[in-house]
Amino acid sequence: EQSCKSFHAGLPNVTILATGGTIASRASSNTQTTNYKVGVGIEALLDAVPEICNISNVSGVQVSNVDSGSINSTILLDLTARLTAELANPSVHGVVVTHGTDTLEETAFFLDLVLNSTKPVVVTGAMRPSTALSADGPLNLYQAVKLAASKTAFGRGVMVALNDRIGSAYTSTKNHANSLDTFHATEQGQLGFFIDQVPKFYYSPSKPQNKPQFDVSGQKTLPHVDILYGHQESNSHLIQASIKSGAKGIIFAGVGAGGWSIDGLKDAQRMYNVSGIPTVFSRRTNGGFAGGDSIYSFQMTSGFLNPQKARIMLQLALNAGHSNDEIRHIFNAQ
Ligand SMILES: NC(=O)C[C@H](N)C(=O)O
Repeated sequence: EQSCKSFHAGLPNVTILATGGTIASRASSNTQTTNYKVGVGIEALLDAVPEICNISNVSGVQVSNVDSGSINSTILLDLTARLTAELANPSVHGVVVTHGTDTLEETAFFLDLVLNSTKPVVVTGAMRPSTALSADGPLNLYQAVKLAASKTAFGRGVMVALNDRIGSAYTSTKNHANSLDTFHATEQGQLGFFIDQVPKFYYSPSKPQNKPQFDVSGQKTLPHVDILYGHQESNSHLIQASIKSGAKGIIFAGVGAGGWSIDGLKDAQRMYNVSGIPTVFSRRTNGGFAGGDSIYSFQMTSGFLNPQKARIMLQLALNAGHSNDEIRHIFNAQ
């Protein structure tokens, strides 16, 4: 654990849980912005932004130090347990999670569905490694702490803060593989913006429609759910392979608004008749709604949830022991 050198009783207490990602990465020169390596610890992250200690009493904890492609359910559940404990501590004002941006939206969405607190939880990261000219990590971290320490941030669900923008974890998606300005929610928009590092919210706190709440306390694993990617001539054997390897549910990143080939759908219906595992159709398209009438009774659709968020939702719904009808109900409301 890492803390500010001195404690100021008048400042809010903020905990930073560090998990890795580009914000915690190092390259061999200051112009290198690809092929860098994760491995910078929480201590160095805080050392890079000593100003954080002027706005809050920070304590930093290293939860993992991996690229976010390697975040798994063990880390997610550990992170949830630590967050739950921090949020239950009356002296903690808010919590920041530092994370790789590649799967940041999955972790943020997961946390939004399982945490039960009005205190601010802010997930942040960076698109440039810590060694880069104009590295974005330090200011993103400063703004995230400022947000977690802010009185105006209560009751807004888990937030995603990068590149001056504040988004909802429920709706934010990484839109660009390289650009600093990558997190947006095309349909639902942003919650706010930082002006001179002060969070300015556009609206009063509100909750996404039909957001379910799940309890994962004491949980050590989550159900295995795969995503199959739609394309012309998609290989329906992959459905079989997925079920064989233990999948308890499948998300289809469908073409258009959740489409699939006619042969693939017939195969999927046959597999469903045997396995009964829920199959949810989302879309490979970057934005939009997957839903509407289907001639196939087994098909569920993800609404506005993209495949990676639909996967998290299905894992949590299965974990809660919901029946397929209940799961359909959850997805129909999204
Ligand atoms: N910008 C990033 O953080 C990307 C990094 N590969 C990750 O851990 O997700």
